Amino acid sequence: MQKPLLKLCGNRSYEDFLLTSQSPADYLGFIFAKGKRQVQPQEVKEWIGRHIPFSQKIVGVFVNPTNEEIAEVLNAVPLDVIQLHGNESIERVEELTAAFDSCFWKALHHQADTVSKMSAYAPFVDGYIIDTLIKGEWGGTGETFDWMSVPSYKKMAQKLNKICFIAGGIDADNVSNLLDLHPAGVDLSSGIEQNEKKDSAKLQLLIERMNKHVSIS
Ligand SMILES: O=C(O)c1ccccc1NCC(=O)[C@H](O)[C@H](O)COP(=O)(O)O
Repeated sequence: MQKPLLKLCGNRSYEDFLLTSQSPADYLGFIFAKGKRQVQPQEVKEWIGRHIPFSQKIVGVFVNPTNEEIAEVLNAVPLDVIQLHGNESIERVEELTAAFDSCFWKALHHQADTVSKMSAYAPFVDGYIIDTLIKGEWGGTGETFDWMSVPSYKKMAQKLNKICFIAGGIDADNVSNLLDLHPAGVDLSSGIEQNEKKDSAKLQLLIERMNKHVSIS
């Protein structure tokens, strides 16, 4: 089985970054939107500049950002990917992609029309994060959605030739069930946290279970 890409999101301290950057993750996410995991551009700049070698790509997560907000982060942090996790319209995403020469991912919350939204945003984005829809929240909820829909997300992403991550409530206990559906990418935050910090034991167990699943399937 092809190994899924792994994104570890919501790093909110140097200790979080140290832990996740020494893991086999492919992407590390930082939340620049308001909320309990929000980080400041200057602190992320300082953490990633501390000469600890790391191989992951850096993802900046935004919710309905202004151009100025993105520019401020890009001035400090060399983002590889800009993740739009709000309800940015197609027109707004088009504007942002014209303004910034960057890779863009659109987060879409799982609901009846999500597959058709993937198609509608396709001309402007490089990939998708499919996350759980929870009223009053944008992401990082620790809640799963009905994974029966994962194959249809995967199929549409393949048709569009885009990367597609599944997010929402993934942890070491349920990751094998998700991997049975062969997602191209897995994105998680709460599932490797304890007391609002990334947790080494939870992360290690997640990696072990992911590796075991890939080697036996
Ligand atoms: O994590 C947050 O606090 C957050 C806040 C606002 C917008 C997006 C946010 N997270 C985005 C992510 O990519 C998370 O990894 C994804 O939502 C999954 O989170 P979780 O259910 O905690 O694993």
